[in-house]
Amino acid sequence: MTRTGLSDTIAAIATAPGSAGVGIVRVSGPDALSIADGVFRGRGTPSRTRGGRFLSGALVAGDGELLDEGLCLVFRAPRSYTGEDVAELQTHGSPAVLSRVLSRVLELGARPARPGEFTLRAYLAGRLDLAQAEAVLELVSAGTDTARRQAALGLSGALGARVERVASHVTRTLAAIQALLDYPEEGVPDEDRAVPLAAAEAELTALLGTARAGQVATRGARLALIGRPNAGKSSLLNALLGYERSIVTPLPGTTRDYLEAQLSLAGVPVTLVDTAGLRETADEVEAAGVRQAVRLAGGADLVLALEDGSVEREALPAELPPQARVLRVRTKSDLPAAWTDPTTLAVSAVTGEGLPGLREALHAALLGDAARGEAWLTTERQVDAARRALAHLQAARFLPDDLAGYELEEALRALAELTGRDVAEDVVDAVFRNFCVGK
Ligand SMILES: Nc1nc2c(c(=O)[nH]1)N(C=O)[C@@H](CNc1ccc(C(=O)N[C@@H](CCC(=O)O)C(=O)O)cc1)CN2
Ligand SMILES: Nc1nc2c(ncn2[C@@H]2O[C@H](COP(=O)(O)OP(=O)(O)OP(=O)(O)O)[C@@H](O)[C@H]2O)c(=O)[nH]1
Ligand SMILES: [Mg+2]
Repeated sequence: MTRTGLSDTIAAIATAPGSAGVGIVRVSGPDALSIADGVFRGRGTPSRTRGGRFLSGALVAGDGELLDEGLCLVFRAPRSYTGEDVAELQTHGSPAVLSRVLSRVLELGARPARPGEFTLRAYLAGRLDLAQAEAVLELVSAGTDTARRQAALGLSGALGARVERVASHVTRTLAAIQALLDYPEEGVPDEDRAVPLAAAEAELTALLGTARAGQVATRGARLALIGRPNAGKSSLLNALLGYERSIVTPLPGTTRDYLEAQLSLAGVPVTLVDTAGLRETADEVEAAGVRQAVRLAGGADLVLALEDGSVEREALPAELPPQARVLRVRTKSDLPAAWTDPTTLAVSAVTGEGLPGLREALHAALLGDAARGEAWLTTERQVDAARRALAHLQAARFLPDDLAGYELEEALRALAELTGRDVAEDVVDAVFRNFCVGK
């Protein structure tokens, strides 16, 4: 997206395609209200109406043909979503009406808005920071209540405020260092340097801890069921789903190819992956399934490692990838226990015993203890900026004052990028490219 033409007047259908109760054509820019004059006929005239008012009347084509009855909402700069003059033409939610109204608006001199351009203008007008703009995008596409809650928090500016708290500690340290730089033999006292720096590091580390949870909440998680043949993987998958998705037999080696199924865990979208039981085998097909299982475990956000509680315990094979996070489960708890272990969760796919506890443990393992009511990092871009800021803070810790000052300035720059106060144009453009037209 180029930055040319940001001062012209843009228009788009702001509502979803298809029939609906109401539809909106949004027009923003210096000519928005005079363009509205040309398509809207009512008792008042949009360009002579105060901001914050609406008019009711008719939407008409260039030759005077009646297109629909509707409303015109008038916003005047800077009191609008974009910070510019805005006219909203609200019609009945008919794609045929909306496309004719939009054509007329374009005929009158507006140009079609690019994806995210209304929100880009709000950002450039300083009405939203970049993290808030990203939250708008997440809110529009939120598929779960957890994702919606985090997006709404981000939109409220809560993330920007958390980042500002970190930045203020760093700024304070930097000021103390700069004040003393002319007297290097003195050195900056700990309460002015080490203490605020530790506070900034702790805050930033906590914020980074929310990143995984944020991504899981918005994009969902992959959860692989792993274990020896007959451990009860397919049975547990079926029990969690509530229907028979995977074949279960008393024969070890039943599941060979992996299979996936979708599940919602308290609002978190989860892909469950059933895999072949891990064992040494001469069967080529089964061996391929075992290799696949190991690979799937490595790619999962969380591994459920199942062990049959009704037979003598056999250590899980060592090939479980170390990077995968593991939750241990003892299966078949309805049968007499051959062993117990307080670090495993006991469940029965047959009676359902232990399943509520397992669901809770999964939810906790996926979302971690990211505090409720606190803003999370939700995009890769935010995580990257926060990581770089933390690396600079950590580098500063053991450096002499003058060199530490440089690292702190870099940390501040990374934090400013996070909220979008100091960020390259191409990064901003990449954020808005993901928006839909009309947002
Ligand atoms: N019809 C409609 N609904 C919508 C939007 C919209 O643009 N149009 N929004 C957007 O997509 C969201 C709301 N966002 C908005 C945020 C600020 C302003 C605004 O004009 N604020 C002025 C105060 C106006 C007044 O109270 O007089 C301001 O802050 O100065 C408008 C919409 C959700 N619902
Ligand atoms: N009593 C009892 N039997 C179970 C339970 N879960 C599984 N089984 C039995 O254990 C056997 C193996 O179950 P599966 O779910 O096929 O085990 P799996 O881990 O998928 O096995 P493979 O696909 O061969 O690796 C079947 O006979 C199941 O009925 C349970 O909770 N209680
Ligand atoms: Mg199976």
